[in-house]
Amino acid sequence: MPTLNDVTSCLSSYDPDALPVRDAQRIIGEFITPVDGVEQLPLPAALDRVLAADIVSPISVPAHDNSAMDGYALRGADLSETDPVTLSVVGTVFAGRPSDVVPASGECVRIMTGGVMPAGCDSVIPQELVAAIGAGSISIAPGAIRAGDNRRFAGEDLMAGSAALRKGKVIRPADLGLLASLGIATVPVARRLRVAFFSTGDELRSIGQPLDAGCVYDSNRYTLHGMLTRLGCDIVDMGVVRDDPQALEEALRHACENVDAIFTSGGVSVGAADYTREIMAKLGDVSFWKIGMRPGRPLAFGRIASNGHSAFLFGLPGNPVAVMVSFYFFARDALLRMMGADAPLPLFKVRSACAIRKKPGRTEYQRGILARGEDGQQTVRITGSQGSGILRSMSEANCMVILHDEQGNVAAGELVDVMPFEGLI
Ligand SMILES: Nc1nc2c(c(=O)[nH]1)N[C@H]1C(S)=C(S)[C@@H](COP(=O)(O)OP(=O)(O)OC[C@H]3O[C@@H](n4cnc5c(N)ncnc54)[C@H](O)[C@@H]3O)O[C@H]1N2
Ligand code: MOO
Repeated sequence: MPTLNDVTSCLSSYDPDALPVRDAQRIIGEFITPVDGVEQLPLPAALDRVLAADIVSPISVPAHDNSAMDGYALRGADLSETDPVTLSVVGTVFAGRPSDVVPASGECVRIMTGGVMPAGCDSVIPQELVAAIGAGSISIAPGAIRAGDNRRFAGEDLMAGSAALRKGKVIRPADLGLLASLGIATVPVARRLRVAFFSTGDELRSIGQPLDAGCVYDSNRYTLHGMLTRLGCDIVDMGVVRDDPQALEEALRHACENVDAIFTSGGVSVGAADYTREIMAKLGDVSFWKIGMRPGRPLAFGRIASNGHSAFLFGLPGNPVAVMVSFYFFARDALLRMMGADAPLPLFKVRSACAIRKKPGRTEYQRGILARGEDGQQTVRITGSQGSGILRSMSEANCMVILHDEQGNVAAGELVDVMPFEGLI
């Protein structure tokens, strides 16, 4: 396992107090190692899990050439571009019930969608394109279809022996269907990550407690609960830990001995009452960064150890929007990498409906609403105040607007990079 120093010494310039986002992402990516552990799961239970081995197709799908339409299977050589054609109907093929009938030239077979193509036939005319259906024959107008139309080839979806799914893929509904189409009942997936999280700060109150003067309810544990659950982690919510060296050390040691990764929120900036940094540094190889971004400037990252166990540590900033932004742009990929997955999110270029103020020299993650304008084009607008304590800006948003390091003010109508929060299910 590399140390943080091994990783950061590879960067041409490394300044923990002014670290560009891409460097922080690179350091985290190189420091994180995948966890061991694979479980074999029945197909339905494998949804959203990370495939732990390549899947090679044991059969061809479809197994036989078959019809894409309900209609009549025929020999393409019988078709004419200039004259009507009449064919005798010599049999019927239903899906799942292949027929031994071999139509001769001038003959055809009634066939249902998915029916195995009779020997010698290479084309299907859909029943609605047949010019006339007589007793025991059909007539086809010139040029109604071309030879080869509406025939699905054996193996056109997957060939036996070909790679069906690659290790590291997050299994989506389409993959479940694909595996089922191969007759595969169980698949190997990476074991779930165990992740603990707690909040720090003496001003925090948990839901159900009275809100004393100057205090706030702890919301970060709930956003973390949501984000970690959606990533498929087994989570351990350790509540609020007092800003007290002994309580923090006990919490971190306990977490370290039981989980793969630990998330804390708060206490990573420079406040006088914060012991978090001191205890994190005492327990392991942890760096404290000021990242050139907003929100989410302070971040503690590394690995801590206790009694022979170690866990990756993400000390996220306390501000509620900063917690989420740091999670999305650093922790998400790191956790997926621990599971052996590589699932980068797509960025889209969209026109900004409004002007946006932005200082060059840092990355800004603004919260946006993507919508279709009256002209039918997608545009994005920013959700009101972008303060890093304003969680409403996140809740109202349906995307992140990513304004890169070098970018300055954005004019209305200019293209900006956007990352939607949700995709198709
Ligand atoms: N002199 C400086 N002050 C600050 C700096 C700095 O560089 N120099 N950085 C600012 C930035 S940026 C951030 S972000 C915050 C992060 O500080 P901490 O990680 O130490 O977080 P706290 O001070 O504990 O809390 C900040 C803020 O967030 C509220 N909070 C904390 N935890 C929760 C929670 N679980 N649920 C809801 N709200 C929470 C807390 O009450 C504070 O208002 O530091 C800036 N200051
Ligand atoms: O970066 Mo802090 O996260 O601006 O609030």
